Amino acid sequence: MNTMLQAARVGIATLSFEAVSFEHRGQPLLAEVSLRLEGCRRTLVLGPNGAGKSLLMRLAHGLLTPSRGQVRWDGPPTRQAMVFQRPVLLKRSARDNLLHALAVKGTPWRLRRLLADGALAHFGLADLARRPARVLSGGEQQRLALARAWLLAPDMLFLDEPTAALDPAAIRAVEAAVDDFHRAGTRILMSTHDLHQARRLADEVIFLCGGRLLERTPAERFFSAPATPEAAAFLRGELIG
Ligand SMILES: Nc1ncnc2c1ncn2[C@@H]1O[C@H](COP(=O)(O)OP(=O)(O)OP(=O)(O)O)[C@@H](O)[C@H]1O
Repeated sequence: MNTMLQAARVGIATLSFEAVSFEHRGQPLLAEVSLRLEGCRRTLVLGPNGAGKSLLMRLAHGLLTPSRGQVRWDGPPTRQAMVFQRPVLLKRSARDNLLHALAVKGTPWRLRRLLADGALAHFGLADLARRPARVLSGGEQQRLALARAWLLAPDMLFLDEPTAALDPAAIRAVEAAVDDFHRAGTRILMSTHDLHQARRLADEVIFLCGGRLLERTPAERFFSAPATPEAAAFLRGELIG
């Protein structure tokens, strides 16, 4: 689908966190995180509630500014998109949400309808094209947010607990979409509390706890032999943080 949109990717800029800290009213919420993301892997961000997963992604996407340290992109200009637990949609129809995103992207108007309808069909939303986006169910809204991200053809996609409130079928649809992005060469950074989902999707895991990055490990190793006692306890379902 939409290979035209995805074809031109030529290597994604490296994203570096250099000793990044984020504080609020003097309280450290993320401490001295250093990290480099290259290539187009699927990196899952795991950790207990309040670990700093959302903060990490918002800093990476440029929605927040570090209190100290630097977030850097090195390489060609990077198209980014972010999908949140609760999608942010315009008070317009599902189709108009997509047409608007294409207009902002600068897509020639003759192509917009074709691309929007292709994305609606691919994400199972063709019958809902004219329905106001904000009355769609949670799962439908999330598919619409993914369709919109797809049309932006991002080099890097951030997903912050995108399946937290969804039923099993909707979760499968989101995971299939993540596969689509991955196959199209998009780098994925995604947080989840669903360890089964993390096993299904992850190439590697970043583990945060108490605002510190404790591990970055290939997925298989993380789940079979985590390097830190905190991650081992987390995987056993113990309360940590
Ligand atoms: N913009 C902000 N200003 C002040 N404090 C914040 C801000 N964003 C997050 N926090 C605090 O920082 C800590 C980490 O929040 P964050 O949302 O990153 O955690 P999380 O790992 O995503 O948690 P959860 O799994 O519960 O969603 C929390 O204690 C939260 O209250």
